Amino acid sequence: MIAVDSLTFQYGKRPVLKSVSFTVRSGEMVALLGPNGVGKSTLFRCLLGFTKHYEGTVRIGGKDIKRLSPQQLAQQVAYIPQSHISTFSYTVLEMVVMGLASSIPKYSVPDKGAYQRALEALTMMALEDYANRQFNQLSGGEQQMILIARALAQHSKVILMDEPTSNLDYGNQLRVLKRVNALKQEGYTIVISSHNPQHALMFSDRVIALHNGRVLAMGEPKTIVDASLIETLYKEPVEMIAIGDERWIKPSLERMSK
Ligand SMILES: Nc1ncnc2c1ncn2[C@@H]1O[C@H](COP(=O)(O)OP(=O)(O)OP(=O)(O)O)[C@@H](O)[C@H]1O
Repeated sequence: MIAVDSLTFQYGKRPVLKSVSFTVRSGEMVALLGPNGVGKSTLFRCLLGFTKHYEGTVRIGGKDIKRLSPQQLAQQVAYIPQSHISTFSYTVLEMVVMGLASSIPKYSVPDKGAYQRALEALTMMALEDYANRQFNQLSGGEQQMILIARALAQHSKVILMDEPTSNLDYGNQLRVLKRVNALKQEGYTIVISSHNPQHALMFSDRVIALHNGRVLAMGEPKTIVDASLIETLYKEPVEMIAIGDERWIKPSLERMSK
């Protein structure tokens, strides 16, 4: 579904992504791990066609995204940003309708059908009661759920999520992840960047670990996520603990840097 081949990108003279290659199969959930500033959001910007000054190729659904119009790309890929700062006061329903922009002809206003689709997406997330609330008055967790509904309304089969749980409390993190997991069961292809490798262990089919602009490791979480990988990525010692069939990452407090 997604095929990235030798993707190389730099901001000015500063290289960020260095010959990054990977594929994501249809219906797969892939977690993107890597420390602050490694280039996760930059990779998403390339996948979304926001930046085109890269070397290598990005194919989505078999097509080079440089050959797709922004509308065609948006029909394939929905994006859920880290956080959404809305200066204007929109209702939740209006925010979700904005996700449909790619399917609304240029210079036209959304019709009744668009509002209907938006309401259906809110209903799928059991968020229909929020439709008339002001988006910028909602909590971070509620906003994140609405942004997922907006991605659903877009009817794109690929969803890119940039640290969707970063500002959320523990309960909301789990609720968002459970919802993301349900989307995977429904057949969506999901790439989710995360600062919590435990989430990757629990929820993803595969992990891509970025380090110094390159893919350091890629594979099933149970195979590649170990203490050595976590220590290389995050520069703090950890131990892996087995609880039943599950593996948990435990900070190694006595070995931690002061
Ligand atoms: N517009 C820009 N101009 C110049 N440098 C940039 C720009 N955006 C990001 N960078 C730099 O590129 C590198 C990668 O940034 P990016 O936001 O992709 O990292 P990230 O892995 O998403 O980080 P985080 O986990 O902190 O969100 C960083 O060093 C950042 O400072």
